[in-house]
Amino acid sequence: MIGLRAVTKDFGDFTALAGVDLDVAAGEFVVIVGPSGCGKSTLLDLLAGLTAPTSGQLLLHGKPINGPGLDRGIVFQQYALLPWRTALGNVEFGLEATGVPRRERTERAREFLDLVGLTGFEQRHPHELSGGMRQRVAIARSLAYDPEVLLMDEPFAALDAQTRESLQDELLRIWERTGKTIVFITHGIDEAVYLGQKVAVLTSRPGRVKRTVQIDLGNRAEVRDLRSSEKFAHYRHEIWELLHDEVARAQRLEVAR
Ligand SMILES: Nc1ncnc2c1ncn2[C@@H]1O[C@H](COP(=O)(O)OP(=O)(O)OP(=O)(O)O)[C@@H](O)[C@H]1O
Repeated sequence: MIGLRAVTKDFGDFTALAGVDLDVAAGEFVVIVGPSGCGKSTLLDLLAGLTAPTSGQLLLHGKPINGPGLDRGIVFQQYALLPWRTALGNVEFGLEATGVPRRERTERAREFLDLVGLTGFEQRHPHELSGGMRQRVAIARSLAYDPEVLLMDEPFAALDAQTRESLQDELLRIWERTGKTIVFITHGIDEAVYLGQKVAVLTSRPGRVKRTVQIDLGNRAEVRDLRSSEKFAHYRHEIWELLHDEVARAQRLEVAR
């Protein structure tokens, strides 16, 4: 469904990404993990069509991505909510953009808020909601556009650990229910292993895919504390090893810069 072919992105004489290759299948949950500054956000901006690659190709259903589109919804780290609108109003905003008739909007928006567990909070404004709730609204609004792909740029990074874990579970549930394709960016190894069917580990300076790791944690419903399982520890270690040298290298380069 999505194909990145030798994608390179320069900013002046600085090469942020150099020859990134990645495939994402329809309905797949792919996590991109990498050290700080390796080009994760740059990659997401390219997928969103907010910027163009210097060379290489980004394909969606075999056609080049050449601008933003409603087929790709984005959820950023900072909740890009409209502060003057209620939770319901923010989700309705997404429905307005796709031309859902006014009569249907409220009911549909309620359904999306229900999907992210926010029934009862429809009339609250963003400042009356916790960080986790705001991010739930942001997810509901992205889903309201009915995108094929959800692009998520460290959406849970600003949340406390417990809220983050419960939102990770919510997201997996939403993914299972909606069948969306998800490209999720994080610098957290645990988050990558917990969420991803496939984890792409990026190198730093320039960013490229060092390895993709297929994750199979078995049947989630059967394991009570998945993060403590042997399989989880195995994948965690594998990705830690891949990242470890990269983080050290990135820090050396940071100092030298
Ligand atoms: N518009 C720009 N102009 C110049 N350099 C840029 C620009 N955008 C990003 N960069 C540089 O490209 C590199 C990759 O940045 P990017 O934000 O994609 O990294 P990241 O992996 O998302 O980092 P973090 O995890 O810290 O958010 C960085 O070194 C950054 O300084």
